[in-house]
Amino acid sequence: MRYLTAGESHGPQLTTIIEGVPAQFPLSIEKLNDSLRRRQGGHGRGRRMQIEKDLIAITAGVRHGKSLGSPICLQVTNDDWKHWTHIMGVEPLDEGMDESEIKRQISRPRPGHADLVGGIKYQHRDLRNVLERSSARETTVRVAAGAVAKQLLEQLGIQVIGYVTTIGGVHADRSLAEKLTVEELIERTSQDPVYTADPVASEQMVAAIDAAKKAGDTIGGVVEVRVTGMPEGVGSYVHYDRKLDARLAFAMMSINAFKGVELGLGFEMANLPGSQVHDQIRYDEQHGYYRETNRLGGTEGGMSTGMPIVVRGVMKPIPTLYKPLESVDIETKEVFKASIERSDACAVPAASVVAEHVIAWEIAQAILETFPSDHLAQLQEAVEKRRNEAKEF
Ligand SMILES: Cc1cc2nc3c(=O)[nH]c(=O)nc-3n(C[C@H](O)[C@H](O)[C@H](O)COP(=O)(O)O)c2cc1C
Ligand SMILES: C=C(O[C@@H]1CC(C(=O)O)=C[C@@H](OP(=O)(O)O)[C@H]1O)C(=O)O
Repeated sequence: MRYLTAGESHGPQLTTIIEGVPAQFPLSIEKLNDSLRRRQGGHGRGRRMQIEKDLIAITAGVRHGKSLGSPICLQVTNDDWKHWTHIMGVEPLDEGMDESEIKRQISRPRPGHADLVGGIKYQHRDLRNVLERSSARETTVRVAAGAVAKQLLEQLGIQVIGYVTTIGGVHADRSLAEKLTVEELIERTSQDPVYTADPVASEQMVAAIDAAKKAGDTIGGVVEVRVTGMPEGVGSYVHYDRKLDARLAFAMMSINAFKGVELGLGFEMANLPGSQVHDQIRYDEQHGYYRETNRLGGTEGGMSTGMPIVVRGVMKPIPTLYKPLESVDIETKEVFKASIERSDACAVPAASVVAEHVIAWEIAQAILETFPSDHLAQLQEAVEKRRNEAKEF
């Protein structure tokens, strides 16, 4: 299974084409739209999210609510597009329109965004040509593709949920999330303004976002994704590019503004002896093999152990600041202090939804590489067979 995305932040639409989805699997458009709605939310988002009402149009690959096995095309319209047709260069200027204003090029790169290096690399002197595509607006259709993967995983008894554990130095009590089932976690985090499972920390996070916004600044944080119901042996130790943990790290790091990834105890492992890191192996007839603890976060040797996969990613503070940072105008080479019109003060909650979906995608892709999957029943049977084989091993 693979996918491509296309689309600019203020272009007419965003598109993804997904190839390799098994046939005969029911796809709910309501669930796809629910994922998009969650990505738009969370305390700290800017004005753009009030303009957009992200909704999916399925334009290929599905008939009577079921996948055909052919490529699936998903599209999301940018509602803001209608205000940008002149700036994006698709409509001639109206009579009396000020050309210099409409064609104004962006020559002032923002520190921490793709503007300057993207301009140098592709020889764009109008940095809008860079920022239109480097914008995290693109994560809309990455979430759409991941939402297809999530529905496929659901059919195999696998659930994926993402939530926030840290914002701006405020840490949620992670043991609260650990105590909950996936259903409870979904329920709890979906009612929380910053998508945590800890109401006390949540209040402090909201205050931290408001304080940063007031100061013209931005803050980052950490998101956690948990995958339950994994069959054993997804991914492989035999070749570097088939290692599941490596692929999860790649997926997490590919999200805009993500700068670090860890599984299980993660970086904390550096401070602990092996006896407090490795998970002891147990067996009983009902469960088969299991680990007493889950400090490694669900993989050994690049393969799923059957324990929940727990992966975290850190998001840096958003680079566009109301409080100006210094940069250099590429036309005049003069130092300027950047000021902006609109931006998110904190998008960590939204990013937890993106993380959930890119991880779901990666898990689904590795599963389809492991088991025969022309159609859903064949895949379900193969996954069940692996679960039984693992128990009887
Ligand atoms: C959900 C989400 C929303 C974001 N919103 C903004 C934003 O409003 N303004 C901004 O400058 N960056 C925003 N970013 C971050 C930039 O897209 C990102 O920093 C940029 O693409 C440069 O990539 P890098 O930070 O990975 O180097 C957002 C990221 C995510 C995941
Ligand atoms: C549009 C989204 O996020 C955008 C991500 C983003 C960036 O630079 O990454 C910058 C802002 O875009 P603009 O200033 O063009 O409105 C955010 O609103 C979205 O998440 O759907």
